Amino acid sequence: MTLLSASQPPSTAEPLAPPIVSVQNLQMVFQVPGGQTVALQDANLNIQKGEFISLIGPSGCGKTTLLRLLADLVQPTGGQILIGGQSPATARRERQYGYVFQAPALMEWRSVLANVMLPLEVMNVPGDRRARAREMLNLVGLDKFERNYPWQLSGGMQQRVSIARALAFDPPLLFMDEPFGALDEITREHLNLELLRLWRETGKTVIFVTHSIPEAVFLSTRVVVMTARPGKIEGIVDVDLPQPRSDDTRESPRFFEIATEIRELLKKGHA
Ligand SMILES: Nc1ncnc2c1ncn2[C@@H]1O[C@H](COP(=O)(O)OP(=O)(O)OP(=O)(O)O)[C@@H](O)[C@H]1O
Repeated sequence: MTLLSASQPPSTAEPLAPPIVSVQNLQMVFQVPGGQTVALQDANLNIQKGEFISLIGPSGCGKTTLLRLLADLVQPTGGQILIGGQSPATARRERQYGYVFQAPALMEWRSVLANVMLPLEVMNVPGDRRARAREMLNLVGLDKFERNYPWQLSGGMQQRVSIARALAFDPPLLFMDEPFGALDEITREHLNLELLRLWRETGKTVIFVTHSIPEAVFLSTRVVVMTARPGKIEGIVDVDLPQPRSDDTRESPRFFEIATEIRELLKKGHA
């Protein structure tokens, strides 16, 4: 018989699976003319599979740097990152993530379908690339536009094409750097709903950079609030709003409470 100590009550909770993203004591110092820029200091973060995480913080606090470190686009000056238990370099080689930039960065001379097929062509992925690209366009609701060219689409539609392109390899992780920042409010709200539908349907883990508190609250399961430079994590806010989210979510009292909590943390980080 096993005796349980009084200080350790038996737990009925399921043990947590290993995180899909683990960031430990991460530090990023850039050498710049005349000195150094500390972009990130002592960042610690574990993300579970299927979460929707937003990173929010003042301009220059290191949000993009954190995403670029996860994506193996820059190398940290300290600390450790594991993606699915592997180094970011291995995760990159194994196409564990798709990356969506603030600007859609589409090839103007290629059709919508050809843009989504491009990464599959570049990596010489075997199989029916056209069918795969069509599947992704269907997922973002643009299957009727596969023959169009980027300049024939609105800004929001172009960003949907870039999301389809990022999903071409069917990666478990999606990194998104302010993808809707340049869009008008109504288009942005519509794309927020579309993104949540896609997230639910695919079970991806999303890490999303934004400057907008309402956008972060609406989309996320947790919001990571960062301080002004040198960027640190000021706090992590659980967003316990029910799923699936809808336009009504934005009107609920709890939505405003969470937004206020994030605003207070941002103010604290600015002080
Ligand atoms: N390659 C680089 N070389 C030198 N400094 C850099 C480099 N990349 C980023 N920085 C600096 O690191 C800091 C963090 O930049 P980063 O782009 O990560 O901030 P951010 O929070 O994403 O900002 P924003 O919200 O304005 O996009 C900034 O001071 C920036 O100038």
